[in-house]
Amino acid sequence: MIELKNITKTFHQKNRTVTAIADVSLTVNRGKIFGVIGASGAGKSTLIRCVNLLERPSSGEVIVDGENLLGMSPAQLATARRQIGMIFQHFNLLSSRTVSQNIAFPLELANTPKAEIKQRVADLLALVGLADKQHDYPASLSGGQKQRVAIARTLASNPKVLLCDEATSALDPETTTAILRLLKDINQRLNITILLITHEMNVVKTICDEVAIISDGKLIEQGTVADIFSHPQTDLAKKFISSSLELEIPAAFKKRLVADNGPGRHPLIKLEFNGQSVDDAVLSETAKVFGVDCNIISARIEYAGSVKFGVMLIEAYSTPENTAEIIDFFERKQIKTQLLGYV
Ligand SMILES: Nc1ncnc2c1ncn2[C@@H]1O[C@H](COP(=O)(O)OP(=O)(O)OP(=O)(O)O)[C@@H](O)[C@H]1O
Repeated sequence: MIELKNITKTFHQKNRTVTAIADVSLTVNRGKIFGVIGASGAGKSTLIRCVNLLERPSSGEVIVDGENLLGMSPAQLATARRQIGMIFQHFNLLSSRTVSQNIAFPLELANTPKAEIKQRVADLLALVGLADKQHDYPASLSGGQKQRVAIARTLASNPKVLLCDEATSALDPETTTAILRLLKDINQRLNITILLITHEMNVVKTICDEVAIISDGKLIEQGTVADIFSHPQTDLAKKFISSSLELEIPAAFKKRLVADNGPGRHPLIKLEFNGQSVDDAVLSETAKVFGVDCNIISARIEYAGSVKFGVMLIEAYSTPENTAEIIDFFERKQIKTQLLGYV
């Protein structure tokens, strides 16, 4: 549905040239949700804006639903863009228009008959769960409600593709989950292909089928979400996966945690599992092989597609000698292991 071929985008400022995107190629298959993740300044916004030519690439090809956008006349491009919806971090609603009027706006621009607009707006309000807010103005809505209006407005033109530019970055975690659920629902019910950019692995993990990692304008790794979570290749991919696996040390343990071992103390160890290591019964093996029992302090196991991954804090009842042995054992099992201290 979307094919970017060797896209490069350079910006020219007074006496310097910034290469925001360098020779990026990617394919988003029909009906899929594809995420591009990267740190601030990596080139995410520039990349997604190249898909509907809000930014014109300096070189390369942009093909959406089989049509080469860069070869189009302005009139052809305007028609093609109606097939490509976009939502933004800050919603971009018209403040002087009510919820219904915002949603109706693209239909009015397309000279849709009034009765049809009315029906379509009612259907879209129901789809995004905002029927009771139809006469309200954006200023009185929460962030999540504003994004629902923006989603309904962009769906009004029946797009085949939805571009999401950090669509949940201004929202709290609970609202983020609700909006992500809505996007997945739209993807599945309406078969709309979604390309999103984000700096949060949580977003990727929650709804994407495939992911590409962007750094300094280049795609450094891409694959299915399951593949990336089970076999991350680059340090950046590993870092993003870790960042979505935060686990707090419980307060009672944090208070007792010290850097040095001593009588009556045990190591507190953090274990990070990925797709390669999560199915091994490592704790019972540790008990059998080393005679070391482990107490699970806190744990979180999640799924990315069919891949199970997670993080666990354990207190190991080990001696100073076999502490090093069990850490080595965990590492050999592909578990990222960190000795946090002693409790
Ligand atoms: N209009 C512009 N003129 C000059 N440089 C630009 C322009 N737009 C982006 N850049 C530069 O291109 C690079 C990529 O920026 P971009 O906004 O695409 O990154 P990003 O990954 O979306 O970052 P963020 O998450 O902070 O928005 C940056 O170095 C930025 O300064």
